[in-house]
Amino acid sequence: MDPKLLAARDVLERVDRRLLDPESDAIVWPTGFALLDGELGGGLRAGTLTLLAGAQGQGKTTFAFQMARHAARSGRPVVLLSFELEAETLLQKAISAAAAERSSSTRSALTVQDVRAAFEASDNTGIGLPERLSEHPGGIDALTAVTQYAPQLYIHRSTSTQTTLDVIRAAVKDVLVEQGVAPLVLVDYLQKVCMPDHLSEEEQVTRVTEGLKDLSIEFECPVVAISASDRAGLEPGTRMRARNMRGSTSLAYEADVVLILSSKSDVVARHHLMYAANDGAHFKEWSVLTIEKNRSGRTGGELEFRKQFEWGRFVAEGQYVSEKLVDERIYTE
Ligand SMILES: Nc1ncnc2c1ncn2[C@@H]1O[C@H](COP(=O)(O)OP(=O)(O)OP(=O)(O)O)[C@@H](O)[C@H]1O
Repeated sequence: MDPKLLAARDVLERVDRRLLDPESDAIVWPTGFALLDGELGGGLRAGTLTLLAGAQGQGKTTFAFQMARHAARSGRPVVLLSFELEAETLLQKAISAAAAERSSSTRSALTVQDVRAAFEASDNTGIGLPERLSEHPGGIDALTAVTQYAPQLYIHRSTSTQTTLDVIRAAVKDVLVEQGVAPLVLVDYLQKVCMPDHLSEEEQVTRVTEGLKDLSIEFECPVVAISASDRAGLEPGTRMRARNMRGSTSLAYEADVVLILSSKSDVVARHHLMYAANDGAHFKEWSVLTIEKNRSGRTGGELEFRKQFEWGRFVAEGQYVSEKLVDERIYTE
């Protein structure tokens, strides 16, 4: 019989088995951003595709990697297909973020730049990483924290000339075999997945999106893919929407959840900028995460998180946006 053809009785038995055995496969992966988890009914769900979009430099990688670290810290395997950053660069961010999380004053926590300097030291003194990081307050604790969840975190250095959907599938399978449970899969980013050249960009993006959705169903895991914006979405003065994702209308159609990251100063309504002089600066420190699509809950939620990019993170405790946001054009002088 087709394994995808399920008797409802078997489904109910499976739910019961899962509830009785806490070690069994999870179906919801909390993101670690409590407000977002609330909106998503607990977090990222097995068998779903989430798209995380935003203009360049808005913090998509930072946000996705923070979700990855949270899952790994909770003991869940994660595989990050990284088309953009080297594994070492990501781990520099992880160590700095861990230092900021542990520090009562973020300003004194070691920055990504401090960690990079330790990773790349070329003084030939034979001093290892722990000793170098111990020169900074909290450096060793941060390294220890990352080392503790590191066994669950896999980074695949992906390239647009070689990393096809089959390669991604094989990587997910490798992690499943090694860890015994399916991982959270993060793709950074979708438009870079290698596809045959003869297809148009629209066809390529459609196939990748469908392939990633299939992957989430096949492995019963959540897949999160970062999506680049098209040129309109990149134009200054425009609030990016799901339709501005680059390549295909099928992107938003296939996805179960669509999240858009914007800088708050770019999307807040004009009157807030005009009448609250101090808030103008304050808005630059925050990113707005709009839930544009949500198959398992409310859509349209607007959350905001404080940026701490020097420490490779957002402050996980966010808040609901209280100001009015623009729909399309924003105030530009
Ligand atoms: N060490 C650092 N200190 C301060 N800011 C940094 C540092 N490294 C990166 N940034 C900034 O942090 C922001 C978020 O970077 P991130 O890679 O998460 O964004 P992104 O939306 O994924 O970008 P892209 O579209 O280029 O992939 C960027 O604007 C980047 O310039």
